[in-house]
Amino acid sequence: MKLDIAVLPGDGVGPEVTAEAVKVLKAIAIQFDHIFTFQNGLVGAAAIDKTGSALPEETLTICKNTDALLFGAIGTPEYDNNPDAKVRPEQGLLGLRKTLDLYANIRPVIAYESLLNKSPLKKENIIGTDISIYRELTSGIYFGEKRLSEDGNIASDLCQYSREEIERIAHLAFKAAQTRKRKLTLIDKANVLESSRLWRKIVKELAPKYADVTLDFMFIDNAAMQLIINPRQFDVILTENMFGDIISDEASVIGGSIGLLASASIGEKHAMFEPIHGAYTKATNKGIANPIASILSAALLLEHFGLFEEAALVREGVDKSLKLHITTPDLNTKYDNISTSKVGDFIEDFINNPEETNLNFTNIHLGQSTII
Ligand SMILES: NC(=O)C1=CN([C@@H]2O[C@H](COP(=O)(O)OP(=O)(O)OC[C@H]3O[C@@H](n4cnc5c(N)ncnc54)[C@H](O)[C@@H]3O)[C@@H](O)[C@H]2O)C=CC1
Ligand SMILES: CC(C)CC(=O)C(=O)O
Ligand SMILES: [Mg+2]
Repeated sequence: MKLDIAVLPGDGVGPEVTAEAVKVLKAIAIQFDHIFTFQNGLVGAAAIDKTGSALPEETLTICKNTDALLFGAIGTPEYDNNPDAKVRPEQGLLGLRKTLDLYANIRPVIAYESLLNKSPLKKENIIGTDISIYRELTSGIYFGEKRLSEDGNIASDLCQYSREEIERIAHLAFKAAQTRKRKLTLIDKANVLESSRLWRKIVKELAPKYADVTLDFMFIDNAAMQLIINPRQFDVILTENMFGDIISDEASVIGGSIGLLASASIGEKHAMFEPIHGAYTKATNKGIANPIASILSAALLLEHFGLFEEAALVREGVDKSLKLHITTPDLNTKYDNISTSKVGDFIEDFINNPEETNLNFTNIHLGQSTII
């Protein structure tokens, strides 16, 4: 298969983790005889520095004319700490999502067997967790009208949803539930918010079309607690933009690190693949950022194009790295010198030699010990 992939590394650790995902995709292309081409684009603060815009026209043109996008992260403390900045890195990411109409952000959350003791949550509470979060991505409060009074003392952000915006992602979430454990939980705040009441009404209306799916509803405050107490009760979670943003970072605690959580942002015409984490600025260029979220985002990209065997090999490599403690410090208590790029090297090597299960892995020198 021939795939043109736009790579948008962005800011902070974005370039480091994205480089590992590209490394893995290149290995897959060689192993399976595919032609993957990569074209880089500027986004976020990196783009503002060079062009004055967080989403330059040139980047947008690349993204509109590609098969898929691989996104890193955007954001810097300089902008985080300057509420008056009119041009902001986030405009790059939000602009891409809106312009390409990437309305469904799918965030899988899994408790890996080999990492159960890495989570601060009790092992017996999280074992077996397998959740798919469907987060609406192009509307709601992040995109509603923003107002600041002339005297600068009153501000508001509008949370607005239309029937069409709710229906299209709800259909996707119901269909996903049909292929899983057939349970869909709509998370909202329908006791307070008019927009949440519209979500409930529309999702209830669609339910009879998916009679094999059990639909339930949960308020976001309770859901935040239930996710920690008993995450296994969830199968597919459907929710609006901001609740989904927050609850998925919370859910990453189940897996042991946010550096593991990948996502796919899907629209009718375009698809972007991105870790759920941000620019993790204090880790920039230290080689400590976990690249697995980005590598698993590449696996989601492969699956999006029906390359299931290829994606399975990437996932196998990730599993192997976790089992053998070839992980960055966020997860590693055994070795203290496994860097971002060493994790990528290991998974690349695995893809090149999947049969070599003992992995006489010469690329990695673990201080005193070497894995044999
Ligand atoms: N998709 C995106 O591009 C996002 C961008 N941001 C931006 O990123 C910047 C930093 O935001 P924060 O709120 O600190 O969120 P963050 O996700 O960048 O970092 C929060 C914490 O998560 C952990 N973490 C994140 N990525 C990791 C990785 N790859 N490996 C290991 N640990 C990791 C670290 O402990 C870090 O302190 C801000 O400018 C923010 O606006 C935040 C979230 C998403
Ligand atoms: C700019 C933010 C909305 C990015 C973020 O936190 C996310 O999408 O998870
Ligand atoms: Mg977020």
